[in-house]
Amino acid sequence: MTEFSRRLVRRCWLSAVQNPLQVISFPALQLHVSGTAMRASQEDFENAMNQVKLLKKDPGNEVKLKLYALYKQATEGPCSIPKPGVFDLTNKAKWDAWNVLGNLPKETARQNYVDLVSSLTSSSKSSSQAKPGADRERQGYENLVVTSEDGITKIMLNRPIKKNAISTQMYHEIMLALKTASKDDSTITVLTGNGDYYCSGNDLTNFTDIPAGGVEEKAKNSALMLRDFVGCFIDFPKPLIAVVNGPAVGIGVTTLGLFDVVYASDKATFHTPFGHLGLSPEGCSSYTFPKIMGPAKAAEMLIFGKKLTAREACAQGLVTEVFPDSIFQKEVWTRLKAYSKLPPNAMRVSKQVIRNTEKEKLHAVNAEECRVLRERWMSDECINAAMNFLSRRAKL
Ligand SMILES: CCCCCCCCCCC/C=C/C(=O)SCCNC(=O)CCNC(=O)[C@H](O)C(C)(C)COP(=O)(O)OP(=O)(O)OC[C@H]1O[C@@H](n2cnc3c(N)ncnc32)[C@H](O)[C@@H]1OP(=O)(O)O
Repeated sequence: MTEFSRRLVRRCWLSAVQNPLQVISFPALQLHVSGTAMRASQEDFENAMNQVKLLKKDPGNEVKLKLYALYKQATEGPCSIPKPGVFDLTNKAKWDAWNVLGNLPKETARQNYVDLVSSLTSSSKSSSQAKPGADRERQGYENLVVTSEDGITKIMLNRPIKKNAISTQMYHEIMLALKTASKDDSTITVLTGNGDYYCSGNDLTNFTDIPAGGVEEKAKNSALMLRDFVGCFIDFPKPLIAVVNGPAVGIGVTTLGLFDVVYASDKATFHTPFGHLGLSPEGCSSYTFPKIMGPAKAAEMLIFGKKLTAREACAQGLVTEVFPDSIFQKEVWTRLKAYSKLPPNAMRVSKQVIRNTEKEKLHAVNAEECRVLRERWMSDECINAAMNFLSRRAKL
């Protein structure tokens, strides 16, 4: 076990003691894919796992333990790991839930898992269907507000008290929203933030939600998730516009190189503090930023973490146009409504002509960035920076 793993385990143990069941989070339930699940209904099983991540309501610890246990039984068989100590409350609860399944066959466990998820999703669907205005405002997202109007699908990050930091669940919600928008009848798609921030980047508490398989498994799964996430931006087929209403950090900045147009309030700033966090660039920025602003300016941002004002970002080509904050929303939406009335096929084809020659390269860059990051996440530099942020917060 590396020093990094030891520190994370210690941290998880501490939070388990302080808050016994809170650490059994949705994503943690999903992060143990061992590749041993059955062939027959593997797809159903994987779909069910994805649906769990998108549940609108926390189903409660009892159900989460049941899901966890069925998942482990379905993928690994009967519980054969040592019983955790009496003070390790969370892991003991998980162990008990798994162990009680005895010799239940893997196939039955998998079926029970799918049935349980299905009962959870059907009850959440019936409550969302009852909501008025569900046709205009797409329900089913915990941390996004997705609306379609005037030919524009607007995906709004909606976690303002956390400055729209992107949690694991949110990565999945954004991917789903983009995939849905790519097929709906809107002509353009907009990403924006609710509140004073556009996005404060990756939610740093992602570093504390370590599954039983350990930090290596978390890093592996996070790299796969990040690759899919960025892939959705690379492959998005319609004009994609960022309405940057306030400061942007980390992945909120790097993905901007994959948008077609970026409008910014003059209150926005653009910060990629990867050096400070022991990280390396993602979102294809290692390729798009040097191309957009030249290698030296890109290095100042991506290696040294230089924060740009909106006007600087515009001068360097990352931002299309800056508006005074007082008129930002009005001006931008008036313009977007006019654009949305242009012939949709022409817009789509033009985007493809502009972007398609680069797609293969972008996917290769994305894969390499994720490979490097997977190593970075397990480095002392990175874990120390994340823990510093989280412990500063805890003292407040
Ligand atoms: C083991 C491997 C796991 C890896 C998992 C990785 C998954 C994919 C990774 C993709 C790669 C992405 C990389 C990045 O995005 S790097 C950038 C990360 N972001 C940051 O470093 C920003 C951190 N936040 C801040 O510096 C400040 O909060 C900020 C400047 C944004 C705002 O400061 P301000 O003083 O105005 O406000 P507060 O700090 O009081 O914030 C209000 C509350 O919001 C919480 N917050 C803000 N940002 C984040 C964040 N990024 N993650 C988690 N929480 C965040 C903040 O803690 C406050 O919460 P509380 O009121 O509860 O304390």
